[in-house]
Amino acid sequence: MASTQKNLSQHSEKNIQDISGKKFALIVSEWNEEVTESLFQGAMETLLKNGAIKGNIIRKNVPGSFELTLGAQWMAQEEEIDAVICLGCVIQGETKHFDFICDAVANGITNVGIKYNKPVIFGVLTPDNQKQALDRAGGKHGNKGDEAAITAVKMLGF
Ligand SMILES: Nc1c(NC[C@H](O)[C@H](O)[C@H](O)CO)[nH]c(=O)[nH]c1=O
Ligand SMILES: CC(=O)[C@@H](O)COP(=O)(O)O
Repeated sequence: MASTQKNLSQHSEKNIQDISGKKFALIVSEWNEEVTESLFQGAMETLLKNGAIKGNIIRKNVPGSFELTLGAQWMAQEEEIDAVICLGCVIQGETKHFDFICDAVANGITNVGIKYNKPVIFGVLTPDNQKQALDRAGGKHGNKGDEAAITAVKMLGF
């Protein structure tokens, strides 16, 4: 197993600052909606638990994870947005399509963060199957939406 760590549920409280004035954009892929809605709920709960104001959290949907990059860019370019959290789930199929999407969205999201010099968080599951996805969207391995949200909070405390 590449890593025994499966989630950030035991994350340290370091770099957690007052985020009541911070504005977040949550970009949510509609593919595998059962999974991405759980990721969204996890991210929202974690942001609110750490002091974010509900009115400062904007949600935008995109058709699939491949579109997360452009959705992230459209929000990151807005000066008022302090951090962008991208949530998606790409499940391996029979072909290499999975690889192309995963590579594109990982690289794309990275580049948006660098271009606009603000946290743009990769909250995209890339499982082999639905079970692995559900295990990481509120199941036995935690919720990657939680992790993506706490990552954004910690980066704002950099
Ligand atoms: N198979 C999955 C997709 N496929 C759709 C792509 O993300 C994209 O919308 C399409 O190629 C058009 O550009 N998307 C996911 O998020 N998850 C999948 O499992
Ligand atoms: C990751 C995907 O786009 C997936 O739905 C494609 O499945 P397949 O590789 O079997 O066409």
